[in-house]
Amino acid sequence: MDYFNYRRSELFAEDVAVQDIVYMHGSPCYIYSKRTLEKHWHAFDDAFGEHPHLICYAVKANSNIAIINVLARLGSGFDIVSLGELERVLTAGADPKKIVFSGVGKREDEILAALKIGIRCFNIEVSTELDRINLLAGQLGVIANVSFRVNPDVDAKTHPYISTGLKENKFGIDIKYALTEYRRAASMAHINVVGIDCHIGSQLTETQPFLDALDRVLSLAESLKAEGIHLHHLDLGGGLGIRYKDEQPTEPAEYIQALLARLAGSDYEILLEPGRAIVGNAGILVTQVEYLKPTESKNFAIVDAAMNDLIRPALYSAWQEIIPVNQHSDAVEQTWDIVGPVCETGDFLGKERRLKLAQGDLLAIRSSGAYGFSMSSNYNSRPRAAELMVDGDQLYLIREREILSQLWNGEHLLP
Ligand SMILES: Cc1ncc(COP(=O)(O)O)c(C=O)c1O
Ligand SMILES: N[C@@H](CCCC[NH3+])C(=O)O
Repeated sequence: MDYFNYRRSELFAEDVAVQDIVYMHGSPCYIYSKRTLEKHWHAFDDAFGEHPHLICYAVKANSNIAIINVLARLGSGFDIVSLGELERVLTAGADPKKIVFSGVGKREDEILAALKIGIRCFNIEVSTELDRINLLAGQLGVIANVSFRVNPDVDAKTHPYISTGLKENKFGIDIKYALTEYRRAASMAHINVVGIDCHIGSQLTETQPFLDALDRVLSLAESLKAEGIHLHHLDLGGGLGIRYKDEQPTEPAEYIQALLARLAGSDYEILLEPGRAIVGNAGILVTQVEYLKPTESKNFAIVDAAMNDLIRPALYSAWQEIIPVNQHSDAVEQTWDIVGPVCETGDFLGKERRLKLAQGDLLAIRSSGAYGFSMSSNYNSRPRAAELMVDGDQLYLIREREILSQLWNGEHLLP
């Protein structure tokens, strides 16, 4: 459920007509609904009731500071994976005590910055990262809170490129060796062991893989307890899927009820790192049809957005719904491939869509709030799109469209 709906035959973002937004700010543009964002965050937070928990929004899904700020005001925590994301969340008003730092390859400067600001916890993914954090914390004279991201070897049953919890994936520490790592950590002078973390993949539509991972994490936590290593939290990562087409993902409330039932009375604080489930359906990408190009084998609608704006279809063959902004077109319904102007055969946003199209029409690509703008690029020297947020009948420009000179900003000619 989101707040992008038709009124008569015109698409609205909350109470603002999408076409009016394009008249003011041009195409292509990303439009987000603040109400949807807040609703999705609350769906996670409210479901925990009195159980101690912290929702740490995964910033990589959409890292615009206005989005982060809306969530920070609700009391959200944040899951970050780089110095850039750390600076973003701090700029947007996040509480350092609610920041967890994941990532397979944290550099020294990144660790130092996070230690200086006093983040809540590092999710360690490599054995030698523990030694690096201990050393750097020692240099600064601070204690680092850590948890290990364990790889529970659970099949998330999702796209192989976004499955992360199998033995052959690069993420986390093999759960077999976790006990040894925890013992090592517990003996270090500048380390405070606070939790366990796992994240098995993205766009999961079933609860069972999460529960399998929880079982393994819980059993590890209990083994640690028996050795006198008491953990404060279990971080179960993100990964809950959304409906793009006909998937029927578990709702956050149902998922969290299942987790709480499995935890049966244990008082570990639960951390979750949802990204897509909070922001995915809170955003659309709007694009204009530049040309219609019927050919002998296919009908192409060439639009002004491309794989550099939204790479998911090209990268994962992801399917995202494409709908007209105005349902007025008198055109005949036909089957179209919606493609961008980039010089790649893989540059498509949707294939074989039944639409009534005319040149100049506006189209909205739904479910674009997550891994849309945050994965965009300047490929083919295309300035990145504007981003806007609607709150009721108010419209805010939250990122200006890039201007051409930004494309070569920082580049230098030879003398
Ligand atoms: C460590 C970690 N946490 C959280 C997320 C967020 O995942 P999702 O957007 O599927 O909720 C990811 C991305 O998959 C991740 O790598
Ligand atoms: N970028 C991916 C998800 C990857 C999640 C990052 N750990 C997507 O668009 O579905």
